[in-house]
Amino acid sequence: MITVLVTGGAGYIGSHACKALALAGYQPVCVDNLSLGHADAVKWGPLEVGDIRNGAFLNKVIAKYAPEAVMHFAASSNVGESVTDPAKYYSNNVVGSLNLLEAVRQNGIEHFILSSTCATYGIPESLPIVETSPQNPINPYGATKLAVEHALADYGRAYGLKWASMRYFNAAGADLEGELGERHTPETHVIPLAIMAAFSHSPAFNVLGTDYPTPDGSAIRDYIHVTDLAEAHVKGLDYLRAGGESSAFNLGTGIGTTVLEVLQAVQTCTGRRLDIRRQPRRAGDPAILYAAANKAAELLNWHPQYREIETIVGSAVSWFRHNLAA
Ligand SMILES: NC(=O)c1ccc[n+]([C@@H]2O[C@H](COP(=O)([O-])OP(=O)(O)OC[C@H]3O[C@@H](n4cnc5c(N)ncnc54)[C@H](O)[C@@H]3O)[C@@H](O)[C@H]2O)c1
Ligand SMILES: O=c1ccn([C@@H]2O[C@H](COP(=O)(O)OP(=O)(O)O[C@H]3O[C@H](CO)[C@@H](O)[C@H](O)[C@H]3O)[C@@H](O)[C@H]2O)c(=O)[nH]1
Repeated sequence: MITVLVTGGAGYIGSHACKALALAGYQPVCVDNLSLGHADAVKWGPLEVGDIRNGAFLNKVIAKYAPEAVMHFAASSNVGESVTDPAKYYSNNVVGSLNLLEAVRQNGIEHFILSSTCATYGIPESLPIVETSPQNPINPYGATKLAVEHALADYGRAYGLKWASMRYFNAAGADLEGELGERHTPETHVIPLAIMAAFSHSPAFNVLGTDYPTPDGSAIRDYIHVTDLAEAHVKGLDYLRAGGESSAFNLGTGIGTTVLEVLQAVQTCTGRRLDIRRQPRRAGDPAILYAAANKAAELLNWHPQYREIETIVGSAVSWFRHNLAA
């Protein structure tokens, strides 16, 4: 069985990737410092608790399990926090990733899949966003992810590492079989926040910006189901192992959904009404982001299955009802 080292495997997307890897016949081994993740989300292989900035720890884990590939999810990923505390982001995302890359190089691991983000593009010049669009991040989080993309490409050129940078749009939803879901503390993402509001006694929800140049004035995002994201990682690994060329891939549905449409889906799926409050824009939020994901379709044969916003929100509501509702 081929072993894959999954950093951040106790987190939201990493835990779903471990399930997808196991279903595809790979053996995931998680490395996580549990700063944000949950040990009980690690269900498909061993968990080694430690920090990716600790080289000796990484070397020990690699010697123990001899992974052929790394999927690197461990990071700090709160855009707002990256603006107020960039040091944390440069340390965790840049120093941590460089440390991991060095362990990968020294131990001769062949394949590397990176969690990157559409935040590396900044404000897009044109839509949909293609992989060759200019990358001009507008916050430290996006800047740190772009720095790691560059390091990865340089390691590929110089040392022969095969890599894929997966640029996610908005990860959302939960495992359709109810085994995993989103548990961020604090939560900042629109879908889980709206679900929590819907189930609370005072269901107020702030829409951050209602004067954007969109059909209903709220911002547009491309929500991609976390199980589809997980599947893309397995397909990316299969592609690299089959000799595919290292590259970056947008992972989105290509469908733009406004915040108000998300809230409508939350009301439909929960059967509860939200008290929707119109608020000013959040600093640093682009108006409209959605992907052209043709490249992943063509090269990875990746076709997201859970494309409808009601399906995505419905899976998150189901997870909430069974696991988080008081
Ligand atoms: N959630 C999204 O919409 C989204 C979008 C684009 C990109 N991403 C990227 O996807 C990845 C996973 O995101 P997520 O939403 O699952 O986040 P998450 O916080 O749920 O998971 C990250 C995991 O990494 C662990 N971790 C963090 N720093 C670590 C370190 N130094 N050493 C070891 N473990 C560490 C945390 O404990 C956590 O379990 C991140 O790299 C993020 O930047 C997420
Ligand atoms: O209480 C809230 C929270 C969010 N929003 C809006 O909802 C949209 C989506 O916001 P959020 O769920 O916070 O996601 P993003 O800010 O788009 O960022 C996510 O998606 C990015 C890629 O688009 C990733 O890089 C980030 O890691 C990930 O947090 C934005 O227009 C927000 O202004 C609200 O209106 N009210």
